[in-house]
Amino acid sequence: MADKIKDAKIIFVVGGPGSGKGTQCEKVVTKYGYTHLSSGDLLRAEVASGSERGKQLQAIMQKGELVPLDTVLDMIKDAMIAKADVSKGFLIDGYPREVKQGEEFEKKIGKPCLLLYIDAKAETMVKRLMKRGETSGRADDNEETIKKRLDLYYKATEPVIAFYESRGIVKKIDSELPVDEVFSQVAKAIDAL
Ligand SMILES: Nc1ccn([C@@H]2O[C@H](COP(=O)(O)OP(=O)(O)OP(=O)(O)O)[C@@H](O)[C@H]2O)c(=O)n1
Ligand SMILES: Nc1nc2c(ncn2[C@@H]2O[C@H](COP(=O)(O)OP(=O)(O)O)[C@@H](O)[C@H]2O)c(=O)[nH]1
Ligand SMILES: [Mg+2]
Repeated sequence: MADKIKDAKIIFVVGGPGSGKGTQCEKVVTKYGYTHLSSGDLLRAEVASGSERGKQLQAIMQKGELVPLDTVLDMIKDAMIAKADVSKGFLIDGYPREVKQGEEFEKKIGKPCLLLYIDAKAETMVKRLMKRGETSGRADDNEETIKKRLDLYYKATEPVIAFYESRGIVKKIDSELPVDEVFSQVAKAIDAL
């Protein structure tokens, strides 16, 4: 099953909540025609469906915790298979959240050729999320949950970056700059593939 996707490029997009992952991914879609899969969006779609599983997910996300690894991985895999015939590359946004997630992804799907590390200061991320919270309607864009998401990011997700650094595929992107300047760094990394 996974061999259908084996020729497409896989890019992990990792960064803290509100760092600008989604914003940059949209721009990559426009310029390069890659398929954007946000693990958070996939989970929110399941919540919106009102299914029993969605209800369980909602409770976890509201607390800013991680949903079980297999749940997210299965969703990503299904979405990748659905696009396999038409996609030349995949942006996996917001995944892996912890080293174990990365290892399982590689076992079940394939290896990433690049990890875009979208880096912004904690203070910047909080500011952006509070602003986004005014209009996003996201249950987790509130002060209390933002704090938990940040803590978990530093504890569980930052080690992911070190893990892939040892493989030499990490490109650190300074996301404190205006969106277009952030994107020129992203484009340079993709052009170099
Ligand atoms: N691989 C993932 C991705 C998401 N989540 C859950 O979904 C929530 C929202 O994920 P996401 O949209 O990726 O959130 P952030 O990166 O925190 O924020 P953003 O959308 O701003 O990227 C997370 O807090 C977490 O509860 C998860 O458990 N595992
Ligand atoms: N100033 C500035 N704001 C940004 C930038 N990237 C994203 N934002 C804003 O920050 C918020 C979070 O961005 P989003 O792409 O949803 O981040 P994600 O949580 O990493 O997916 C949004 O409201 C964006 O408009 C950037 O490079 N510069
Ligand atoms: Mg996002």
